[in-house]
Amino acid sequence: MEEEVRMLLQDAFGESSDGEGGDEAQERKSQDLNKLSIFGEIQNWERIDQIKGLWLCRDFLSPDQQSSLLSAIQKEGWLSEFSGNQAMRFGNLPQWAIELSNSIKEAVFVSHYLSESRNLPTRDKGKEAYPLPPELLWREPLFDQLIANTYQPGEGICAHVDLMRFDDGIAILSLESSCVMHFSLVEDELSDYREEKAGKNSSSAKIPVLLTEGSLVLMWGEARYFWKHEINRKPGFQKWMGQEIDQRKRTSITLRKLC
Ligand SMILES: O=C(O)CCC(=O)C(=O)O
Ligand SMILES: [Fe+2]
Repeated sequence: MEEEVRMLLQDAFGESSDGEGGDEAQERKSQDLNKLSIFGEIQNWERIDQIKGLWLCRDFLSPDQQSSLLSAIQKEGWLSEFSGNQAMRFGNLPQWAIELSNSIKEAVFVSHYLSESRNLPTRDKGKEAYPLPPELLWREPLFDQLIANTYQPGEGICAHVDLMRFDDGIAILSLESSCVMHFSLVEDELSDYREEKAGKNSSSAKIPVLLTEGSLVLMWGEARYFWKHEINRKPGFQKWMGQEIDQRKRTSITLRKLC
């Protein structure tokens, strides 16, 4: 099966990409980053059942891949230079982000292929069977905006839906520390929807999702438009299976596409 998937990837994407320019350092950098490619590996995607369009790939990057990605990010100097904790890039993404975006495309492509070849029951055959539906997977570029965030222990992000100027299909990669991200349905005009989907009593329930280091979240459709996401790292909120999570500095990379 792995060989079959490798051939399939080569057909769809060609051999792993070369760096641009002949410069030696650039070439070395690009070789390192090729380690981000999933060639030869099959990743597991997990659908979060309560939230349509929310997918998690826990083993998206290996520890080695996480370290080389972190050093590429650090070389940008964004997060230390101004001692800021957020850096944004539009348009031409740095090489490492292009590689990351390609790896996401490959991993989703493989999952499409596998779900088709596995003859899933009909109820799973719709768009919802996919971490990204085909129309999002094949748009060009898949992503053209990136945010790198660093959070010190205790720091998080308030509940929000990402701005409407971003298209559907958002990816979040977690590095350096695990955290629990909570999802809650947006209020206002969605009360009917909420009653139908979640039941009256559980309407305000938050759904926790554990984002381990190296994991990738994909949100599209309902998960992107109807659910808020937040990370509360205040004491007492970062619990998983009854245990408080050991909090370290956390870095995340969010990839989106402008409308
Ligand atoms: O840091 C994260 O994991 C989430 C970031 C986020 O939700 C955002 O930038 O919109
Ligand atoms: Fe967000």
